[in-house]
Amino acid sequence: MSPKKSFHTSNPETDTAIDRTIPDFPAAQLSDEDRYFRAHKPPKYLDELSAEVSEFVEFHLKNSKKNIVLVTSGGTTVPLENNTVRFIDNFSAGTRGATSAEYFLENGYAVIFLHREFSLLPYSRHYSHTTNCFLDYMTEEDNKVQINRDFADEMLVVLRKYNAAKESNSLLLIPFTTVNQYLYTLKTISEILHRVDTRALFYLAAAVSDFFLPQSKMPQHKIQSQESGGKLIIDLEPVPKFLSRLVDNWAPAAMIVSFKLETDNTILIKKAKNALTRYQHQLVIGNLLQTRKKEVVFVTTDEPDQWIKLTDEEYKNKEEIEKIIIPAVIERHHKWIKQRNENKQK
Ligand SMILES: CC(C)(COP(=O)(O)O)[C@@H](O)C(=O)NCCC(=O)N[C@@H](CSSC[C@H](N)C(=O)O)C(=O)O
Repeated sequence: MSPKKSFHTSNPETDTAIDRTIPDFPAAQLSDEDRYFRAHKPPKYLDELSAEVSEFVEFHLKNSKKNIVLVTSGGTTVPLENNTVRFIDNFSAGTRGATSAEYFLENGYAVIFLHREFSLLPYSRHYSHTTNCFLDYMTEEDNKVQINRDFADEMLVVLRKYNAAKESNSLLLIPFTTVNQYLYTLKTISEILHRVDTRALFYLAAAVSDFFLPQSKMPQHKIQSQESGGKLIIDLEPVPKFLSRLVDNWAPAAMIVSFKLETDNTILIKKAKNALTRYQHQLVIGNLLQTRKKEVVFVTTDEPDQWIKLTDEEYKNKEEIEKIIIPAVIERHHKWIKQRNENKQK
């Protein structure tokens, strides 16, 4: 497991003071993404993070030869003040990402887990934020703390999987909080994963902001309600669509899977197909907020839409749909690797 981080992402970087010398829209006709990165500073910890990811990738390139998957998980925030008191959040508990990471590990992948700081993590998710208070997992016997026997067997299974991931150095935890941190980190990790060529897989389950408040419009201090006559009118810009850069430039050899989240089932498939057409990546997994734990749909350009559903019985027995999703994604990744290697030999 990753060594203790010397940085946190949830504390606002107040010294990224607004750099008003950078014009809102520089003269050169840059792409939206280039313009974004020119107008927004990288997180201060990016070099340290880059070194950690490089070391992890080099380790697996030289030793395990494992395929490497970047799993993104949790929601990004959009701060409304530089000294952040208020922010807009995107819904995601992190269950999809954390659970998927476990099944990737069990299927022999090395996992870079890019997650919203303090959201659910692989393995510990079984015992954090749950309905049981953490202390319910313990009892006192002969003046000593013991594991509550009601949970011991299940906990042993999880602990063994956790230790296997740690001992094989197969899980790297990388946090984010804001959409700016996420975008810079995604770009950095993608460029490092270039080294793994087709054996890199991107599984983008994070709920990424679609709108943000540019640095050039961000107040330095907490917005004062009385100054605006009690109203708060926010003028947000669209977050540049990074998926296309990921596909075309950052990691062109990797297989890329994105998730499409909707709440209206009449538009889900259409929106998933639009994303595929727009970004030209390999798979969109569509899911509805209301039924995301019970069913998803695989949307590709070359096969009919494929629904994956838990039966009512499986759902009632708390079966995890990721147990079916991940092997199906891995099967497609293996095909992707095979096809690309055959193309290289032509
Ligand atoms: C977030 C959930 C629903 C999981 O929930 P938890 O288990 O509670 O964590 C996940 O399955 C999902 O749909 N994730 C993707 C959600 C999302 O925001 N997808 C974006 C596309 S990926 S964000 C990419 C960016 N906007 C761009 O277009 O470049 C969308 O639907 O539009």
